[in-house]
Amino acid sequence: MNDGDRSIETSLLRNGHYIDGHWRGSSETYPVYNPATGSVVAEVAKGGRAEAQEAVDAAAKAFPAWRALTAKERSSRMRRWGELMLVHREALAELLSREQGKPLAEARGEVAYAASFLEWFAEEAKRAYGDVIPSPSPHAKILVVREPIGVVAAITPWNFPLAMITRKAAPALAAGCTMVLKPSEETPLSAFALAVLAELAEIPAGVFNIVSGDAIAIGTVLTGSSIVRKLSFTGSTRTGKLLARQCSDTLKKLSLELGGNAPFIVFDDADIDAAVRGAIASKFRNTGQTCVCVNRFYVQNGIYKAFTQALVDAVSRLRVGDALAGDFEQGPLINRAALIKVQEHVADAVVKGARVLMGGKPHALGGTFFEPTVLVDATHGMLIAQEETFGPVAACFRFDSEEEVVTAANGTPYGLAAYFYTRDIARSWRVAGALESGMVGINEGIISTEVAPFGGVKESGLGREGSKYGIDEYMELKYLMLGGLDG
Ligand SMILES: NC(=O)C1=CN([C@@H]2O[C@H](COP(=O)(O)OP(=O)(O)OC[C@H]3O[C@@H](n4cnc5c(N)ncnc54)[C@H](O)[C@@H]3O)[C@@H](O)[C@H]2O)C=CC1
Ligand SMILES: O=C(O)[C@H](O)CS(=O)(=O)O
Repeated sequence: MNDGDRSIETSLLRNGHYIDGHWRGSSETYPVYNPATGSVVAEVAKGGRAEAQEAVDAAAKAFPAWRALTAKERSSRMRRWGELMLVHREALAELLSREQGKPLAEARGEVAYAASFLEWFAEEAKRAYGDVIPSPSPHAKILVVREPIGVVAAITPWNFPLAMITRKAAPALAAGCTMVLKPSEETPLSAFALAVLAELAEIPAGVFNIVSGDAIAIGTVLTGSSIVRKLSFTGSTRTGKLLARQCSDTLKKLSLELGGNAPFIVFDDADIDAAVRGAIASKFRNTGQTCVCVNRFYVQNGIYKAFTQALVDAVSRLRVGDALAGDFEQGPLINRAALIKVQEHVADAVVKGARVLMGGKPHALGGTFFEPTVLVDATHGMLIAQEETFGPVAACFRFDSEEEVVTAANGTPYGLAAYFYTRDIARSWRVAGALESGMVGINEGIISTEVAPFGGVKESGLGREGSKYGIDEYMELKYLMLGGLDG
């Protein structure tokens, strides 16, 4: 472990694959960087096809015994896993910030959020009920049972290195499935730490496996194997479409949590202070690197000046820095490509008529830090109106009528999250119903919780994660007709 090891508990540190309950290396390694400092946090085993196949075989071998456990037994081990995450919250948060860059307060929040999925689905495991259907025949009974789909592949992004994993592993294991996970190569260390805690929670060998390294090679095995019956993916829409195509030959069940381009609508009658609080929470969380971050602020003309000025005042109070060097609200972008994309969106907007009220360029800290930015006079021909920025840039558009803004808000291929602020109850129902989005925040800027169905429509994905609906993604219905009975 490089990068000036501090208080991270070495017991959580691994840098290789976790397959069939064993840690193992590969002939090559790849570096994991601290995005705030550019230093190498660790060298990690670079796995490929062979390791992926071994992991699939291990998951298949472990499946019968895991599904045969009672739901109560699976539940108690999953609950213990979540409890252990909270016991090690500080060490997990520090490791997460070190490899992903988010402020420590947010990293601590993510540990709790990730653990909440294990707590939630430990309970859902015991409620995977079936049905008894009134039979049309006096000689037969009709039953419906829910069964685990089998071996599940999960591929997850770097922006929530723990929560995006448990949001898949928890319902999968609760259902009785086993899993092969490929975490992002930007942030594998948090995933490995999760496996250390799974072992302590007595999750049996082969139930939860991790391989990282050559994403394309590993993905080819996971999407091509007929043993893998389900792929759960969180990441960009581009990658999601590619993986879905790769799964088509074996007709896998798919859960896809993809990109977004969230609109945030502020009507004239909104509580401006509340709207600004919601704007900061939603836009600048994880330095703008979440799929549910606002990408477009639509502000009704009557309050445009008041809202944008209040937004600038609030953004100016955001402190930027290295999560492990102080108390900051904004960290670095994950890598140089992310910084270049944010710069491209700002430059394109300015060329097409936007004005920069604050920020607008790489931060004086250097590296991949970018100034928290507010743009006004944004218009729909700009890249920022159609593409996901994934950075700390608030682009403000004007609008006149409700009809105009709903049309604009729906005018992208995405439909993950949308937000609006109004005091008008009738308008709340009208606009919530008209928005093409899987999730809508009404006078709220943070809407993610394990108890509600997270997911999008259009090109933001398929399926839902969390809530009472989430376990269905990992189960199949089986219908039984029990005949030969006395009428
Ligand atoms: N809807 C949601 O819940 C979320 C969506 N996202 C989206 O993900 C993007 C940012 O995350 P990234 O990690 O950059 O996305 P990405 O799509 O580049 O990578 C996501 C995962 O897919 C893997 N991957 C990429 N290409 C692959 C291939 N050809 N075969 C197999 N695996 C492959 C990566 O290694 C990583 O583990 C943004 O677009 C964001 O909106 C991120 C988090 C949550
Ligand atoms: O990766 C993401 O963007 C997450 O899905 C957002 S959230 O669930 O943490 O809000």
